[in-house]
Amino acid sequence: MAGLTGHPVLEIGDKFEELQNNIINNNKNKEVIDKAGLVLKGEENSNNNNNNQGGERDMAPPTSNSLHRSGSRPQLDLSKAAIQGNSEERDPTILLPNQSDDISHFALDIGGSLIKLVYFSRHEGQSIDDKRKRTVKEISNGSRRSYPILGGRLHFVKFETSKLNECLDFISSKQLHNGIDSHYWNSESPNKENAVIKATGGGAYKFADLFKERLGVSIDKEDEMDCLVAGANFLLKAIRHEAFTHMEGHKEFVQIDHNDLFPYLLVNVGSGVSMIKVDGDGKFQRVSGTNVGGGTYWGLGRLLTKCNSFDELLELSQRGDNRTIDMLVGDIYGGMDYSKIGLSASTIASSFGKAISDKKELEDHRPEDISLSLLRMISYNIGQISYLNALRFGLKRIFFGGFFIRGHAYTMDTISFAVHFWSQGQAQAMFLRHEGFLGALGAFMSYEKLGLDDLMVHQLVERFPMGAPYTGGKIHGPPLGNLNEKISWMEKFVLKGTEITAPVPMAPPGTTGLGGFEVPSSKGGTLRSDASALNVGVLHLVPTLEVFPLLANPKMYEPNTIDLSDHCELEYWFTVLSEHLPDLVDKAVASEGGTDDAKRRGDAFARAFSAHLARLMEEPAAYGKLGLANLLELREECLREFQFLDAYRSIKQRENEVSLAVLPDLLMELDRMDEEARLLTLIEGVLAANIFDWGSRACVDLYHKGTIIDIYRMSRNKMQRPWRVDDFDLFRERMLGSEGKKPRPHKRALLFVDNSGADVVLGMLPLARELLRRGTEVVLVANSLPALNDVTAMELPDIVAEAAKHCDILRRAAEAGGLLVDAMTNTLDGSKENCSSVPLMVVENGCGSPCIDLRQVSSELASAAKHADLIILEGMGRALHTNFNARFKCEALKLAMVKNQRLAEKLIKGEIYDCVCRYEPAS
Ligand SMILES: CC(C)(COP(=O)(O)O)[C@@H](O)C(=O)NCCC(=O)O
Ligand SMILES: [Mn+2]
Repeated sequence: MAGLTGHPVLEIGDKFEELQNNIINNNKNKEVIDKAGLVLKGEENSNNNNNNQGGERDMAPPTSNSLHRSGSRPQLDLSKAAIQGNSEERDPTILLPNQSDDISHFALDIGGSLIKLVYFSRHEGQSIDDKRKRTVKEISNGSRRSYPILGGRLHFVKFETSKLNECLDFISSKQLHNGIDSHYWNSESPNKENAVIKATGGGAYKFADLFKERLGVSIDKEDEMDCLVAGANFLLKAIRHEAFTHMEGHKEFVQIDHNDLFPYLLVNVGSGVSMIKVDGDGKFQRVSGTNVGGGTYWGLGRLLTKCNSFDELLELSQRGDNRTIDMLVGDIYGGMDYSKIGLSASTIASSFGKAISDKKELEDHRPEDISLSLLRMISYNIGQISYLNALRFGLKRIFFGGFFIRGHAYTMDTISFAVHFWSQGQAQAMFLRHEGFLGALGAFMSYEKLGLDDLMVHQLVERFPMGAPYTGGKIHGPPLGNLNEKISWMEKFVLKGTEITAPVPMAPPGTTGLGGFEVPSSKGGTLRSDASALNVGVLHLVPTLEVFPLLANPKMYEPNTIDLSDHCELEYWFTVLSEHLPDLVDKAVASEGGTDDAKRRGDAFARAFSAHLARLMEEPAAYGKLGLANLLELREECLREFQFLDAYRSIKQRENEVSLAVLPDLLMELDRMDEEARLLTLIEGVLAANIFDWGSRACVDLYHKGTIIDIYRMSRNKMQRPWRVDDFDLFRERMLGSEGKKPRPHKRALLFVDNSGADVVLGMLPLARELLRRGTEVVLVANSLPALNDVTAMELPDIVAEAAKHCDILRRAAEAGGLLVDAMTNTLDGSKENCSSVPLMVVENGCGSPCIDLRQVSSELASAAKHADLIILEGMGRALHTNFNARFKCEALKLAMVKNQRLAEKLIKGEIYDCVCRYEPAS
């Protein structure tokens, strides 16, 4: 029979053909083949037409479907609480409290104009029959892992103080006050009548009676300064992209070294301004302040412009031109600079100075100009006083927070300019993404036994729910109870939010005209009506996440290879993702049976994801530093939010079945080869099979044009060495040695697997088998949650079990690793010799994305990594989009086929379908 490629090896293609021919003659086979979907083209069409609605569900593997997981890493672990075993142990296992429902908790900062509410929710994890549990036990060598007390989500919402009732309604409909479980949160208040909530800000005093009356809770008043500092310290230590600079419309996140955080100056710009020198946790001194703050802007602004809200006033400033009202150096010096003392003609000499000399009355001035002039006056003043105080105490860093800033680009630029100007570039203003929530967060942290302050940056994952692009944390109406309400909300808001659902043409960051007199332009023509959209997400607290211990330099590690701060790059990837959306929605809807409900959810998903894309187009750094991996993960999260738990479920299963059917022949062919030819064939196999990728536009087109066999044939044809990046000879030497010298085999290899079907079954499993044969323990590392057609850790044991039916090496290793409990009787050679075998194991990686950020992996992966001396990263997402430049403490092999023309050009100066085989010794 002719091989697939004319290559001397591998005749799997013939097997495919044989199977296909059998369809015609053999009914039994027909069923298998149809189900396995050899001819995908036809099947896809039928899916799109929703002809096989029931079938989609029926074919679903029971495991992934039975998972009750809402969308995020946190779902990995959250368990009941109680110290288990000896509490004197260094790291005792602490299970979470023994409640069956969500536990909620909240704290408030009730300011003069806004109420900021931080609340916590925790969903109990479902007990899942996870076949990998034994594996995990094996890997961690029986040592128990420790769980900090807290695991759940922190939500940030805000209300206008004048609408206090909305806030009370929100608390009451979410039952936040009833979630204050006294025995857990406050041991001194044993029953609900004595429930106490923490609050700061003047309203904590003013509205205490109202809270008692409406909710039956007492307010425990926390000191405002204490809260501000506690909140700021927590954010700066625990959130990776919390602080940023903002100069001339350009936002840049600042990596804060936790060990070098103190001292700093915290400037909280509320109605008034406080300047606090912070020396440590709970160590601070209010060193200065100014009465000219947010209240001044709003108060004077209202009187002068008749604006109805702070946001309206801010919005006016966007269209203002302060030259008409401010007196400039040039006005005094006949259009000249006063260069002797370093003042340009455009410098403001006197805010509102022109108002004295002009004959104009208030009505003769444009409200827009007044607002801008006022904003510049107050912002410069705050910036200047802050800098002088920093200078006074020798402080390098100044962080600005408080609701005056409201993520408003121009305000931040103005403050930054003042700090830069007066310090002659020596000091830098920094801003905080959660600027308005410092106090509320601090109040929240003042509950005892929360354990929040112990959380590390890698244990927090920020997620942006569907409403984030529209509301930025502001509550409109009652909270959403269920999925249906969510969808309706989305449908309703689509109308309201049209200006951001349509992708906004990108312009390179504009200048705000600081130092000059151009009108502010950094936010484009108009500001959204909700100018205070802060885009703070929901913070997921996940105590089980860890930094991957084999990263050579975790502090310097940057997962993303593609820098989306490059404008062209950003535009390109946004277009790719937008264009892929209809196909993804089709798959998602089909995976849920194509019902009307599924279609409605599909629509809502598409809208929500498009809204995120549009928001990020408008402001790429809105959700923190943006990389391609974040976008791909956001898409998966969005699917999960609309309860598409596994959009490619049936496709994955079909491809697994087909691939498993041809695996025995592949293994036989491999076994006929000598070691060297086998190793090359195995690596070729991994690269060739990586083509089965439903996330790549090019590959999806291939799927529509041909059968798996066509694709596979094309792929193998491409396999001739040298590959575009080809370190195979180095790897072969490490594995097989040279000049007759046999190197020592690896002790343990971590194989980060990628796609289902041929990719894992015909690519990675045979490679795993080779390593096992050489005496290397193998840990298959797979996703915790589905993403595209990636195989998950839950699905792998069944696949391995199926493969093991045809292979003694895999069988024995899987048994040794606890993947197969019952010794199998129907093995190929029937041998049951009890030779000791190195284990094959499966661990979950802690993510639900096609990429992987190795700063946040599951504790079981971290644990498995401790003994590993080889890492194999496979696929575009894990080896190219992320980790291409990552360096490890042990050897690493990065294998991928590049299934995107642009990436091929950029990254490896090659073409689509070129391959990468990068081998790196330990760093
Ligand atoms: C989502 C993916 C990273 C998955 O690739 P994989 O990791 O499975 O090799 C990849 O399909 C991708 O980058 N897709 C978008 C680009 C495109 O459609 O060309
Ligand atoms: Mn993949």
